[in-house]
Order: sequence, then structure tokens, then C-alpha cells
Amino acid sequence: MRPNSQALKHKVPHDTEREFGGTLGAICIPIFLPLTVLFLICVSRSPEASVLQWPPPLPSQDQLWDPVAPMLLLAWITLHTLLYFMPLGKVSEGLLLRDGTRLKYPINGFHALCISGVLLMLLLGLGAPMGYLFELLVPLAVCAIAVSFVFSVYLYIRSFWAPSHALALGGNTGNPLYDFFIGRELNPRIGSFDLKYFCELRPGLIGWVVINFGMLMKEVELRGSPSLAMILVNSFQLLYVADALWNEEAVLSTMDIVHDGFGFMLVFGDLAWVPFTYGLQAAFLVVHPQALTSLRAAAIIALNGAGYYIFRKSNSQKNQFRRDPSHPTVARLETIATATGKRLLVSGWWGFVRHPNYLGDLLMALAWSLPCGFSHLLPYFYVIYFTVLLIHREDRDERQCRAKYGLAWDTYCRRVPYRIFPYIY
Ligand SMILES: NC(=O)C1=CN([C@@H]2O[C@H](COP(=O)(O)OP(=O)(O)OC[C@H]3O[C@@H](n4cnc5c(N)ncnc54)[C@H](OP(=O)(O)O)[C@@H]3O)[C@@H](O)[C@H]2O)C=CC1
Ligand SMILES: CC(C)=CCC[C@@H](C)[C@H]1CC=C2C3=C(CC[C@@]21C)[C@@]1(C)CC[C@H](O)C(C)(C)[C@@H]1CC3
Repeated sequence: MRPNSQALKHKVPHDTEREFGGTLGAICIPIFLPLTVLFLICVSRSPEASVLQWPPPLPSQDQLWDPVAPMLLLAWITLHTLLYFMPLGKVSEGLLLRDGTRLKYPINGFHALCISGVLLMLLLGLGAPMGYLFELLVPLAVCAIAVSFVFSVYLYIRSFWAPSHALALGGNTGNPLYDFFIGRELNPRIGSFDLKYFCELRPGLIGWVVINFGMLMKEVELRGSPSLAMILVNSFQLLYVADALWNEEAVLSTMDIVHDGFGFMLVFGDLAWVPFTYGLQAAFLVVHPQALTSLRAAAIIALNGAGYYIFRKSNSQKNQFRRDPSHPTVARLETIATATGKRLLVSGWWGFVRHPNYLGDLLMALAWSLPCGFSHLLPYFYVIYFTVLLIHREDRDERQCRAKYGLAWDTYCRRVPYRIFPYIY
């Protein structure tokens, strides 16, 4: 079959604005971020654990490679592909596409998490050395990065066979480097297997908590029992991942699924960045144990609880409102009309700040770092990166909403002046 000629001539509707620093970003980010992943893992296990130490703790050649790593990764991706097709849970429809159709998605991610948990316990019962994941972390990250590159090349090439309505508006600039990076095709599928939806929530997100568990088991190997700090980090992050999978259907209306193409940025983010940097606190704690008083632990649990409450309530309120504005839980909230026919909430959580869900997410991120104490910056990497990511994301969303809702969006901004942090930002 010949590539879609219309797509090749770039006669496809597209956004002219380029994200993430345009071509320069598209060249630098794929070089810089994979190195950052390896650098951060190495720092987390070095005695100094300082991101500023010089020379940086670089891995030796034999630390980079372990033949077990690609086999484990392959087994993991195969397992989750099989679980994706499991006839459990319901099938939901995504938002309306440009060609007027809707795609169908299996909602069985939470089942996949539970089955992964059961398999993990079975392996543990059979004496599998889970703590070995600590030694395997760098080789696994190397393989995940390699898979991200190969997979993104595949996605870029196959996008030339996609019809123009299946391409993302932001990923068809005609600049190959930028389009490879940002993603051309919106919802690439092999049959009914949706590659973006699969990667967004399954192998990487569930892989992250499995790696965390491996760090906990390494601590048990080294010190006989897991520390309170390690238990908190594992529990908080498991709650976050379980929540994402429990509410899997909500991901169908996120910017990533609805608007962004599937290119290197998301592939690498899902398969390498999330599993190997979001849980750095657990890797840090293996080599840098921290004592935690019950009082401090209680305060950190309260902070995570408050963050989770704001995150979940605000996300659920908006999702409910978008699905059924007449539902009793949202019907009495004050709203403003927009020219598109959709309404915007101006009371409840979305009348407090314009992104209450980001606020809750950031409070949780802080709670994940605090069990690691204040002696090192590394465990705070996630909350710092995440603040930058969400401020940038808020800005992107704001531009999209202004383009969508025009004057109504300006009215909303006047009614709700703060973006994420009340009275600050
Ligand atoms: N851990 C991580 O790495 C990441 C986590 N996240 C989390 O993912 C979650 C989803 O975030 P994200 O996808 O960025 O977007 P949001 O869930 O914040 O959704 C933004 C959309 O909501 C709608 N909206 C905005 N304001 C209103 C309003 N007042 N009333 C009704 N609808 C409104 C608009 O879409 P429309 O009007 O078209 O419905 C807007 O485009 C967040 O909790 C975030 O913290 C996000 C990125 C990374
Ligand atoms: C630096 C870099 C490579 C950034 C790429 C960004 C991605 C890591 C994130 C973009 C949006 C994401 C979301 C989640 C994870 C991180 C990425 C992929 C998410 C699945 C985490 C769990 C949440 O509950 C969520 C489902 C709302 C969320 C969706 C967005």
C-alpha cells in the first residue's frame, strides 16, 4: 500500500504554533531526557546522592547492560497486551473524532493492576528475588529508552498511511524532527489495539509501582524489614496509580488522548520517564535510609490525603459535569454559557482556582518527597519537575480553551483569577 498522498503533501488541517521549543526542543529533548533518566538513577544510588556532584556518577559499561532486562521488558509488555484484550470490565466510547466517529476502548486497567499484583505475589511466593530490580534498574531503563526510540520511529513511519482526519492538528508541520517528536497520528491502532491508550496507563504506570515494590524488597534484603519512609512512598504512589486505573475512563477526555499526537514525547514519557523517574524516592531510600517519627509520618499522610481529596473531588466533579450536567451532584453548581454550547463551571472546585486538580496533584507530589527528609535535593526532583510540567500544561490548556471558548473563557478567568495556587498563581 502506498502512503496516504494527501498526508504526504501536508494538505492536512494543522496548528501553526509549535510546542516544547519547536525544532530545537525536538532535537534536544530526545537527547537530554533519556540521559537525565540514567543520570538520576545513578545519582539516587551514589553515596553523595547529589545532583551537583562533579564528576557525575556515570554508570560503567557493564552496569548499562544485563540480558535479563530486555527479556523482562518483553515479558511485561506481552503480559499487558494480553491483559488489554481480556474480556473483563466494560467497553467505553471515546470523544467524537473529526470524522464524526467514536473509538471504543476496553476499561479493564484496574483488573490488569490486580492481576499484576497477584502474579507478583505468586512470584514472590516462588522465591523470585524481587530486590534484584534494584540492580536491574539502569539496564531496564536503557531498554525502555531503546524501545521508546524504535517504537516512535514505527509510529512516525506508519502515520504516512493514516487518513488526514486521523492526524493530530499539532503534529503535521512538515518538519520531520518536530513531527516525530510531537506525534503525527492521533489514535494509532493495530486492529482494536489502541497504542496510545495502552501506553498511557498500563506498562509504564503499573511498572512504576512494581519497581517501587522491588526497592522495598531490596530494603528488606539489606535491613531485614521495610522502613516507614519506604512504606509511605510505596503506599502513596500505589494509591495514585490505582486511582488512575480505577478512573481509567476519565483518561479518554484528557489532552493527551483527545488533542496530542502519539510521538516520541508521549511514548518516552509513558514507557521510560514515568516508571524510572516518578519513583526515584524509593530508589533513594534503599541507599539512604531515613528515620521518620510517627508525628512527621502522620503529618505527611495528612498532606497526601488532602492532596488526594482535592485531586479526586475536582477531577470527578468536572468529569461528572461533562458527562451529565443535570446529575444531582453537579446540577446546582453555577456555570457560564459558551458559544460552543458547552458550559463552564464557575463554582465548586472549578470556582476555587482554574486547575484545582493540579493543586491536589502537586500537594501529593510534595508528600511523596517528604519521607526522604531534607538532606538531599534528589527526592524532590519529582515535585520540582511536576510543578514545571503542570505550569506549562496549564498554559497550553489555557490557550486551547481561549481558542475554543473566546469571550466566555475571559469571563471565567475574571471570575476565577488564580490558575493553580490560590492568591499566588
Ligand atoms: N502525574 C503526571 O505526570 C500528570 C498528571 N496529570 C493530572 O491529570 C489530570 C488531568 O489533567 P489535564 O489532562 O491536564 O486536564 P484537566 O483535567 O485539567 O482538563 C482541562 C480541561 O477541562 C475543561 N475545563 C477547564 N475548566 C473548566 C471549567 N471551569 N468547567 C468545565 N470544564 C472545564 C476544558 O476542556 P473542555 O471544556 O473541552 O471539557 C479543559 O481543556 C490532572 O489531575 C493532572 O494533575 C496531568 C499531567 C501529568
Ligand atoms: C518530560 C516528559 C517526557 C513529559 C511527558 C509527559 C508525560 C510523562 C505525562 C503527560 C500526561 C501524563 C499523564 C499521566 C502520567 C504522565 C503523563 C503521561 C497520568 C496517566 C498519571 C496518572 C493520573 O491519574 C492521570 C491518569 C490523570 C494522568 C494523565 C496524564
